[in-house]
Amino acid sequence: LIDKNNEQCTKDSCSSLTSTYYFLYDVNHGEGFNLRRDVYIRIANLIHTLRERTSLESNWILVLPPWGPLYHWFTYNLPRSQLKWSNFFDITSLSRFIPVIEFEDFLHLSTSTSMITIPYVYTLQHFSEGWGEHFEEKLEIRKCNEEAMYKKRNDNYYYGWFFGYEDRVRAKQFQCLSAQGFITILVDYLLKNITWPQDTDDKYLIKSIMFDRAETLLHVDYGGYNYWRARRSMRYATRLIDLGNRFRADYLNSTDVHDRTILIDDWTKMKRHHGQAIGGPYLGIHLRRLDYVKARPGHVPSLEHAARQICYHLNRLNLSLVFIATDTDENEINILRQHAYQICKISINQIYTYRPNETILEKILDGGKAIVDQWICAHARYFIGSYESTFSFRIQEDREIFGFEKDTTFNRLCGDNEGISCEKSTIWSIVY
Ligand SMILES: C[C@@H]1O[C@H](OP(=O)(O)OP(=O)(O)OC[C@H]2O[C@@H](n3cnc4c(=O)[nH]c(N)nc43)[C@H](O)[C@@H]2O)[C@@H](O)[C@H](O)[C@@H]1O
Repeated sequence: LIDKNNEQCTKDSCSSLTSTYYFLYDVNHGEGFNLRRDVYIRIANLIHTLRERTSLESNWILVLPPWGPLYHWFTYNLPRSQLKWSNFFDITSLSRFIPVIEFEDFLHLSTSTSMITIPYVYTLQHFSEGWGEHFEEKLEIRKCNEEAMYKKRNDNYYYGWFFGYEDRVRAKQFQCLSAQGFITILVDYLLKNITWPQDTDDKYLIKSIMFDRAETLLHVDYGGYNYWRARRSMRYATRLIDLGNRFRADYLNSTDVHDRTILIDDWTKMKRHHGQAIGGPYLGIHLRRLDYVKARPGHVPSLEHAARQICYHLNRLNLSLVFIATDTDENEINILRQHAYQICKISINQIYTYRPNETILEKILDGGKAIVDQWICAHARYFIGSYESTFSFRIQEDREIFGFEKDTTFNRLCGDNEGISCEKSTIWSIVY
């Protein structure tokens, strides 16, 4: 018999072949979609390292944290939480880097449909005394800096948010863990400090561990080989790709054959050189507005200055179409269109945005719309992003994967006082 933890069991005892363990994480609730994608890459590398270190005795699987509710997803009449990753990403592709399962499938591992127990839950936090004089990696169980996110109830278990499954998931132990350093510091911690309950009378317990506030720890090798492998594994859900491709073909004269952006299904078999992709005949812009206008004053252009830059680049690149991915509404884009018309006589219908109708939005949700926007920008002949926006960074990475020339990718809109050719974005080149 093989039980749920992949142990070989006779009538009287279980002996571990390779035991299966589940790793869960969550991120600070205020963080946006693409910052969360960045944290996924950190965690995927942690699991990758953990699996390398323990391949003989354990099988570590990542449980994907359900999406939402996210602050920036404003369509309140649509489902906004407990969203599966398969809404947005291709799970088969993710699994080519590390094994992953959806949270819902994790819940089904319990013998009960109403309860599952995670033996250990930690909230990561910074050391309250700060970084100190020298950077050093360290971990220590400490008093929680803020009010504890998981609370003990009368049954001696801890309960908390757990992605909105507050009464369905519980923790046997909860502690705050002050952490400083790279995400893989957790590997040693896990291997040295965690002992798994053997004879447990809790039949809902699954060998698993969860770290909340996972953004506290740093990338282990930002921009390195395994960073890019994890990133390349983040292929989008097919229906989002199809929507983006249809929009490119219908409005922007853009197809993969002409643009030289054909993807191979299995990312592990795909390798592109810079310059192989040429992209569709349009300028791709990521115009981040809303909270960014206040959060990044000085680097976020006024609509007029954005229009000026669009005109400048259209003229320079001999292009006539523009696609704008943006979090702002059509009113602001219309103002930008009017400025662009006044500055360079580009007509209103040469500047496109992706605004799916209600039926499509109901299917793809705000997160899907964001990915379609990114997908279209990723195929542009020339891309200009927004200063320090992770939304723009993910587009730049997709363009590296396609094999665009770097100078068509690492560009950003300049603030009003920065002129038209301000300092570019940092270049993070793909590594194979
Ligand atoms: C102020 C900081 O901003 C950081 O945002 P930043 O890196 O741009 O990027 P994100 O982490 O993706 O968060 C911004 C969110 O705003 C929406 N959004 C922004 N631009 C677009 C767009 O062009 N099209 C569509 N459809 N949606 C857009 C989208 O929901 C996206 O996830 C956050 O990660 C931080 O948590 C923090 O809030």
